[in-house]
Amino acid sequence: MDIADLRRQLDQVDRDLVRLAAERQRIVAEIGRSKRGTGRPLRDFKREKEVLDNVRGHARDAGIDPELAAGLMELLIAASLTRQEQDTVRALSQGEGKRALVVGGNGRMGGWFARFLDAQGYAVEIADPAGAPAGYAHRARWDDGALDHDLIVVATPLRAASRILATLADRRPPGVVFDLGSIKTPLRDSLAALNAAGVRVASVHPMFGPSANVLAGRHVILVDVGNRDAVETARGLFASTTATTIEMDLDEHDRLVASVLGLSHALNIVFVAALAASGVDPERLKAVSSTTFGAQVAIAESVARENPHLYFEIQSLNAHNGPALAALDEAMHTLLAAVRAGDEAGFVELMRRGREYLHAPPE
Ligand SMILES: O=C(O)C(=O)C[C@]1(C(=O)O)C=C[C@@H](O)C=C1
Repeated sequence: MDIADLRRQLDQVDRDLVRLAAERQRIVAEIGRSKRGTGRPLRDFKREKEVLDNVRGHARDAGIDPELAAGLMELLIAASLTRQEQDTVRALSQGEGKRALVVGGNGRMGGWFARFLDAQGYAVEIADPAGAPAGYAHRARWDDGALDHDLIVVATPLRAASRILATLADRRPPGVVFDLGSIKTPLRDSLAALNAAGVRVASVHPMFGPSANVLAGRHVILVDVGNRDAVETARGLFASTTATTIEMDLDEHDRLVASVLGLSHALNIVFVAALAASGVDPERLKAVSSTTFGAQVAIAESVARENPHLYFEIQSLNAHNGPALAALDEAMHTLLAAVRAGDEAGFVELMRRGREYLHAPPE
């Protein structure tokens, strides 16, 4: 058989694989419907493990790498969760008959939230001087018109959010108000003013970017600023998804975010800056990429593509970020000093402390 025949055979196998994936998705959608009917949670970790163990076994029987089969299956399970979650958000129609205003809804995260609310049945209006995607009601100025929506989401950069929340405290809208800020301390006074004015206000931080289409494994932080009803309304928006909501106070939010966002962004920004300073052609580096380098560059690339103004806010407006960056600087100095002095014991100690902190057993 020549290569053209073999490729034809392969094309047929690929068609079959896609047909089977579609068949799997159809069944998964049925399972999602059944879970909605009985109120069972969509995600079932025990079942996922069983599915992965099963296919590893089938792969061994068939003489192929069990991890190839498990990897394929992980992709298919992620697709199942996306399908079931999107169907459930639509089917529950929690926003049916309700109206939402998304201030900054033409931005990336504002746009994500507008689509998310739209999928729940909310009639979404976008307030954004830069316009709005087709299909949404739109106003250029957020305060130009009535503010009688059931929900007002403020999804603008932090300085603007602080001003808007403060002005909303004067306007006293009847609906629930929350921001989506990555840092909360700069919003503290405006949020307190809203609460004092009797507005149902909370603060929300989705710990994912606008490209997220499935919320499995993702976290949403809820901050109570004095109004339980608003916190529960915000939590309810995610009830039909597989996201996990976590509640904390405003200070703990910013303290944790200094590590989760501040430190990890800083490290990646510094990593690519050091690579750029080396002058070595990045394609040349990728050609000899190791496992660690490949994974690190993939993360650094996604950080490098982000909005630098938002990332500056995350670094500069969080009071807890200074100590986090100082600790990074100190760790870098310890490493540099150990390497320069040929101090193997100091270097080993630095790594040992890290391993202990992460509870990671040695290789
Ligand atoms: O078996 C289920 O409960 C499913 O929803 C299907 C499935 C899968 O794709 O295999 C998807 C999500 C669950 O977390 C577990 C398994």
